[in-house]
Amino acid sequence: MSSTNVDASKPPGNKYKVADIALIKYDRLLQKDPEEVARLFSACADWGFFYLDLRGEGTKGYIQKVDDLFAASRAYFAQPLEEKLKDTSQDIDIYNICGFKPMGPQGLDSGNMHQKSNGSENLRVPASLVYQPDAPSKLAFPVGMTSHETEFKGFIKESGAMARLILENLSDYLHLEGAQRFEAFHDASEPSTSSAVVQHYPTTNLPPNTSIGHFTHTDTGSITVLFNTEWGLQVHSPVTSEWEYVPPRDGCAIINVGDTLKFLSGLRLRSSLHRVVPFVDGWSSESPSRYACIFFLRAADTAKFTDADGVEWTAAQWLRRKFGSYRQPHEEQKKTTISTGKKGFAGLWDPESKHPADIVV
Ligand SMILES: O=C(O)CCC(=O)C(=O)O
Ligand SMILES: [Fe+2]
Repeated sequence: MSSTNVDASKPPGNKYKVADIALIKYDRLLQKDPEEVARLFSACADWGFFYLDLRGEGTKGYIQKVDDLFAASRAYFAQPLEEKLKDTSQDIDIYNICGFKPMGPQGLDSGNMHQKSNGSENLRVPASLVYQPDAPSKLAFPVGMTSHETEFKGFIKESGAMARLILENLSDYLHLEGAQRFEAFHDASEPSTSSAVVQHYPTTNLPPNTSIGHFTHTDTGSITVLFNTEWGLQVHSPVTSEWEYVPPRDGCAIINVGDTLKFLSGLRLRSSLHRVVPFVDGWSSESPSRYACIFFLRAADTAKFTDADGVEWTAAQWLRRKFGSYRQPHEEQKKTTISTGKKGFAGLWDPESKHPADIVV
């Protein structure tokens, strides 16, 4: 099953809380339709999450690329761990900007449950391999993905263009000019940690002390373009303060706003807290795994912004701080707002307590 033939209008049993996020039409954003741009702004301000409807003629090729990438990911992650570890770049200065990251204690990140490690493995390809192909760099395209380099790079290019179109429309809506426009902080020719990631969430054979899913976090960067194959993504609702599902939807990307854009917008846009939980009841029976293909648009490394406490950061500093926090035990993470945006709140998943999102309504 791919992301693009899942229909969220038919949730398993119709009994789970689904986040009431907007559906924004990509074609109308391309045309800068004022009503759609206003809806886009509200979606980013209210939830920081929305579906981007890509079911037009012009995006057929892109959707095909996403499906190809899912197929490539399945093959990639099915390799033995030793093979995948050959793509791990241990020597890279900024955490996790390129290559394979294992799950469990070896991957270093804390998980979505108390005292557990993170349950997803991923492969990250920096956008700089597309935008600055000739720049001297220690980064190289992962060997285990070589036969899918064209699709991967195409995904980076087209997702990057979509994310920038969203920034452009938001800048227009806010009447931002020149260097203040959001796109100005995201010049593709500047070094950044923008990257594409394929992610695998197995439900069996996890390393010891590892929980299925993804830890609770807000995204570091500006715009995330996400496709996934199964239910499991939950957003912490700004309306109800409960966890609500954001299921995959046929022909649509899930878009969310990250911390950098929230800060660049003077807190007008929301960087919503989210996580992935093992909603295995709703996962397709033919696959015991969940997959995600993601593009993270992040500001240029040197772009500056001020956080909610009035402290100035560059985008590169913010990423290091954030990725460092994800590696801390939950008790430590709770002492600051870095990981989740909320002090004292780790948002851990507790399978013993009936979670609001899992209560029949
Ligand atoms: O797998 C998903 O649906 C979401 C993953 C995610 O939030 C992330 O990698 O930042
Ligand atoms: Fe995320």
